[in-house]
Amino acid sequence: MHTADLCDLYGSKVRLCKLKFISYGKNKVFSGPIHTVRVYEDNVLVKDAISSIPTGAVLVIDGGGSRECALVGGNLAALAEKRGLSGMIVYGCVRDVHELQNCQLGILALGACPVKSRKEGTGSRDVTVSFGDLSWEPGNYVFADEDGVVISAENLLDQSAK
Ligand SMILES: O=C([O-])CC(=O)C(=O)O
Repeated sequence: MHTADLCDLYGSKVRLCKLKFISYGKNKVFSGPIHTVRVYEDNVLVKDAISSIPTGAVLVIDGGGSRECALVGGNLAALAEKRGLSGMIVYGCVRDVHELQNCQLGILALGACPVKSRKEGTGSRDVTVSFGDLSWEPGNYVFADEDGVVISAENLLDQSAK
């Protein structure tokens, strides 16, 4: 089911992310339960989360919108693919774009930056984060495709299958 259909069918149950992302991963259509990290120009917790959240999940990374460095590159994207994550949404930047485009998951980010991030381990995990005029709560569901990104408290794809 496409995000447009979810918006038509579920109206106010669906909330729209008002930020425009660029798609870097191979999968343009992805969805799953939200897990979060909040970091600033430091990606240690991003790697921790990619290493431990469940298969099928979407990692939502609030990087404060920084364009000064990349929070995800080819190594972390390959790890996320290997672990079977559905996708990653980065409110910040990625790098190694030529590698990301071969990774079989969704990767959305504000842009790309060749500079690596710090390795200090600052930030928080599994907290509600805010960007794109939305609160991204762990356990809510996100649905992304070429039309945009929407979230819902429920897994609307399960419901539509009933
Ligand atoms: O390690 C980093 O900072 C991110 C990166 O370049 C990668 O995932 O390959």
